[in-house]
Amino acid sequence: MIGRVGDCLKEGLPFCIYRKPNQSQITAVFQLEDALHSVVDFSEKGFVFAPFQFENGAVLLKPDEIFVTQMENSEHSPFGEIQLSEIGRNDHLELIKKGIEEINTGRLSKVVLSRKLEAETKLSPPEIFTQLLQHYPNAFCYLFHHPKIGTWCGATPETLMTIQNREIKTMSLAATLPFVEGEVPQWKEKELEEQQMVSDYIRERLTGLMESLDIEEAKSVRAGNLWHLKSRINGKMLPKTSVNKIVSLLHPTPAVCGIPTQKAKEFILKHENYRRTYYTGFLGELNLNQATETSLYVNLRCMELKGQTASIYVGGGITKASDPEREWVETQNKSKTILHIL
Ligand SMILES: C=C(O[C@@H]1C=C(C(=O)O)C=C[C@H]1O)C(=O)O
Repeated sequence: MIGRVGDCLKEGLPFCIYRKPNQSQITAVFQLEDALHSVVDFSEKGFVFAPFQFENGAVLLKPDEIFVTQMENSEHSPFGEIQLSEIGRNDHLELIKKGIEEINTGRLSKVVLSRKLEAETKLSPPEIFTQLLQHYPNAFCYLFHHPKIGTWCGATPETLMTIQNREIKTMSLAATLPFVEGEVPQWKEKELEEQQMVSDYIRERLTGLMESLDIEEAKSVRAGNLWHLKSRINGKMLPKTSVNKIVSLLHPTPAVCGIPTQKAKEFILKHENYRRTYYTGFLGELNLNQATETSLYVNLRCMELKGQTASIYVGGGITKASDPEREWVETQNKSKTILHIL
């Protein structure tokens, strides 16, 4: 299957190859022509790749051929230390300060601010994907290609939603600390509050569309070299509730945008020093196996590949309690998820 993926990259044919969190099954969806199709109302069947600015349209890969295989377990060596570049530090610190100023005016309570960094790699996209699979077993790992969109890959810890029949599972994921072997993360008020804001937002958005909704207590979860706080959210949709409605209400969550959503989004578009495109968008299966089964993941810990250059995207949630220097270090730590692989 990996060989076929290499051929598609050479021939410019669209595909996505992926593995869901904690599973050994790898799936590849191939579209046999290079047309750019779009999602209209989420009743379609295929693989969706949506940008942060969802209003710009989400790409739909038509599932002309689907292949499934089991992952081979191979030995992988632990990561060594990597040298991080300080390029972009001042711009990012300025951006964070602007975000905090905006929060202090009372117009925003949270905003997620991000940046892009570049690295060179000698690995091919399929080799990078194979490395991601081996190193990040509890992430959604993928490699996506469309000749009219580009080549993206990543290992994301965040589920936007999975739906089977009317049962919906989502999560509230926020707050970051570095993983240290043998130590339990010590969360402070700032982080607990930041994660609670995401849970409250999801509850508010979904109430009225659900027969039931249960938000679990936040727990520490590991994502590579990092810890996050995560609450699992389970619900049952009312019969009249559509996937389209849920997606438009949840995306972009305050885990990747902010509160209130529209004002945070305007701030991001005005002040970030680049365009996010597909970073903090979402991707995944749409009615692929069964007509009522969907699983979508938030596009985090990801990169865009162009020749030997990888553009890596990283961000973090800013609240009134944020410290610019610590936020910079957090994006540096997040970049390691990808840099370790390259
Ligand atoms: C925005 C990112 O991650 C999000 C922001 C987090 C934070 O602010 O601590 C944690 C997990 C994600 O919800 C990213 O990885 O780029």
